Amino acid sequence: MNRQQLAQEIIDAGRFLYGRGWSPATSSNYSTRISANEALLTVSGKHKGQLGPDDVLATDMDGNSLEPGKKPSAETLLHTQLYRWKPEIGAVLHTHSVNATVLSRLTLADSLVFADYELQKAFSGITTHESQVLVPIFDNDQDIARLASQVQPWLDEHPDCVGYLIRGHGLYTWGPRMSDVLRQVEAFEFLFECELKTLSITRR
Ligand SMILES: CSC[C@@H](O)[C@@H](O)C(=O)COP(=O)(O)O
Ligand SMILES: [Zn+2]
Repeated sequence: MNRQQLAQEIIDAGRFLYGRGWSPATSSNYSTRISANEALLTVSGKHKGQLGPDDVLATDMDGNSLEPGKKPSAETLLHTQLYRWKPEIGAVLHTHSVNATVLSRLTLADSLVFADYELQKAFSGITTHESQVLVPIFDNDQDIARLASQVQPWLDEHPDCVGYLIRGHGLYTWGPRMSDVLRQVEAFEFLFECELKTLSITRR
């Protein structure tokens, strides 16, 4: 895919995710891999439902902007660390839904486990509900390099990880193609809502 097509994937993802209420108020950032050494990311601070072709910029895999004059996403390093981690990752989405925010605040443990949900099969590599999807929750941090340094050991120890939460902040998930990652965001949102509904019933 050329840059224009990759940018269009990001624009379309933003319209969809904003429309579902998962990227409100300029929150979220999205990216696709351009090559082994470059990624295309959303610029910082734009309304994600109204992105245009100029609202993306190329970075190297250390998160350095290759397009002076454009402001890179504040969370660029969280994307590029994923591309460095696994060469098969082709797209990364970060969203800020109400359910991800509330569930990550309610969960005092440092991870969530999804088990026995049929929808777990929406995640890459999972073929049965008889599996466990382990989702770490990292404490939020405005120092993104420091946050990335918390994430990296987890990734190294959990090569099958399909996403993580940042407490009170949002979700990161990734996959080979943008369509895979959009499917995973939807699956996570479904599972977050199921967990919250279950909690609201069982806590009465
Ligand atoms: C609107 S607050 C959200 C931001 O602080 C941040 O978490 C975010 O997701 C978007 O940052 P951005 O720099 O636009 O990529
Ligand atoms: Zn964010």
